[in-house]
Amino acid sequence: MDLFFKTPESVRNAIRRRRDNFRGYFDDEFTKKKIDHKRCFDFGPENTTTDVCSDFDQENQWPDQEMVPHFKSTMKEYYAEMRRVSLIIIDALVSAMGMDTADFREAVGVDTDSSFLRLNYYPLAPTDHTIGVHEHNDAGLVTLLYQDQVGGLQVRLNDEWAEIPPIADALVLNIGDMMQIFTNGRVKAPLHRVVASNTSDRFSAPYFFNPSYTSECRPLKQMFREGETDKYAPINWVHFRRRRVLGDMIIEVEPEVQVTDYETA
Ligand SMILES: O=C(O)CCC(=O)C(=O)O
Ligand SMILES: [Fe+2]
Repeated sequence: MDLFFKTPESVRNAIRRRRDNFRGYFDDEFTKKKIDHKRCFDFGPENTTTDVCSDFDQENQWPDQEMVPHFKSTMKEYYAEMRRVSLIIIDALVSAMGMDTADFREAVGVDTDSSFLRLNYYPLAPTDHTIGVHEHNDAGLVTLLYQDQVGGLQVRLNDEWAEIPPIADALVLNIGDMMQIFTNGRVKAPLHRVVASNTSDRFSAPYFFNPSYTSECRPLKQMFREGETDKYAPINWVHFRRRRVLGDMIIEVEPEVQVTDYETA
């Protein structure tokens, strides 16, 4: 990871993400219209077929292998492991809420999931209040996050920012917007951000486990408590994700799409 983000800029520029392919390298993200102090690399499964894919998740763009030896194979191995662990966690969460795990897997379309892995690099910050990633919710189902030992991840709790301190060899589990929709709000996607350090650069790697682009995200009846009704209108996931990413791109002026746009009451 370290090696990739420190390659000459030309190596990274050769694989920049574009409006018609969100996968690749970027360093110009605006979360909530505020520039983030970070560099990123996104990739997903290799075998993207057009019937389950989108017009923006295209071929992975890998860096020049000679500049970053073993990068691609290591990343692909890590991706497969994160996907395996995410499925175990999702099954456990879903059955704890009293829903049949096979039904949930079918509703979210796990066989054609649109998950992806992101590498984040936060260069040394110029001040002690430089924001690495501005406040946001993760959009998908669950996120499994690796963070190094530097710290800076914060979650909004009781109107304050609370630290999520790094724990060696542990991953952070986060709930995303679509999980909130499918469970009719029984689990909530928390607002979080990263304060970049001015004493050390920092790495993190979130794996975003996302629904299939073919599935519609709506509250599932099996998740309802007695007498409960739908708290959210159905969301077309491919539409939601396109709007979220374009909303965060430097060139776009549209506001960033939020789950609250879909609340029914
Ligand atoms: O770097 C981190 O710890 C979290 C990054 C994050 O929230 C994200 O990439 O969505
Ligand atoms: Fe996040």
